[in-house]
Amino acid sequence: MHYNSILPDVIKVADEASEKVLHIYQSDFKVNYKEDDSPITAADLASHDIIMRGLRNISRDIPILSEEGADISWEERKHWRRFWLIDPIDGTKDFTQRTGEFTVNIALIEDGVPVLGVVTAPALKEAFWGIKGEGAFKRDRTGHVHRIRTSEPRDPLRIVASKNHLNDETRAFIDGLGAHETLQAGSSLKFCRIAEGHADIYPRMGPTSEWDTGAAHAVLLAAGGNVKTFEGDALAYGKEQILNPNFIAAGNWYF
Ligand SMILES: Nc1ncnc2c1ncn2[C@@H]1O[C@H](COP(=O)(O)O)[C@@H](OP(=O)(O)O)[C@H]1O
Ligand SMILES: [Mg+2]
Repeated sequence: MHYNSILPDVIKVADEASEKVLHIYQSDFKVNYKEDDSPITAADLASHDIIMRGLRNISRDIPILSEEGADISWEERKHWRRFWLIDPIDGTKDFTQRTGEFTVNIALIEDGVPVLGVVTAPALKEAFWGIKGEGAFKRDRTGHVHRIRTSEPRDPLRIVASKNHLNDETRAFIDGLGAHETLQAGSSLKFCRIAEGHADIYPRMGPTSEWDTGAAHAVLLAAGGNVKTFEGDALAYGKEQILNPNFIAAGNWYF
C-alpha cells in the first residue's frame, strides 16, 4: 500500500473533524458520562462520525476500530491484518476542563505496527503526522509544515507525564531517572513532544487503550523514537485485550 498517496486525504479528514471539534469546544457544550464514568461530549461523537465517513471514502475495504465504535468482537477483529485505529478525541478530560490539550487521532495499523499516524490538537492549532520509515512532520499554528525528529537526551532529562494520571509507580520511575524536569502535556501530545525533540521520555504506568496511543506512536516511530513495554517488546496493536500494558515512549537512544 502506498501510504504517501493516502496521507493528504487522511490529514484532510483529521482537519475536518478538528474544525467541528473546535466549534463545539468554543460553544457551551454538555458533558455526559459513559458506563465506565469517563466523560463524553457531542464533540467525541461528531468527530467519530466525520472520521468514519472520511476513512470509508479513502478505503472502502479497511476496517475501522474507534473508541466510540469499539463494540466489535474478537472473533471479527482477529482476522484484521490491517485496520484504522481512531480516537475521535483523546484527552476528553482536558477538553471538558478547557486546557486545550486534547487531540484527534487516526492511525493505520499493519501486522500490529502503527505504520501511519495523524494527530491534531485543534485548540492549539498544531498537527503531527508520520509514516514509518519515511519521516514525521509538524504543522504549527502559523500553518508552516516542517520535518520533526527526536533529539538526543538533554541534561536534565525532560520527562513528559500525564497530569491526570501521575501515580506513585510513575513518580518512583521518574525519580530513578536522576536529574530531570517534568513537562506536562495532555493525551497523545506527550508522544508528539518527544517526536519533535521537545521532551525526552514518557513513562506510562497506568491504563490506556490502543486508540489512545496508535496515531501518536506512529508519529514517534517515524520521527526516530519508539514505544516499548517494560519487558522490552514493541507496544503492539490488534490485540485481543484492547487495554495496553505499561510502556515507555522515548527517542531510540533510550532503548
Ligand atoms: N481506567 C482507564 N482505562 C482505560 N483508559 C484509561 C483509564 N484511565 C485513563 N485512560 C486513558 O487515558 C487517557 C487520558 O490520558 P492522559 O491522562 O495521559 O491525558 C484517556 O483518554 P480519553 O480522553 O480519550 O478517554 C483514557 O483513554
Ligand atoms: Mg482516548
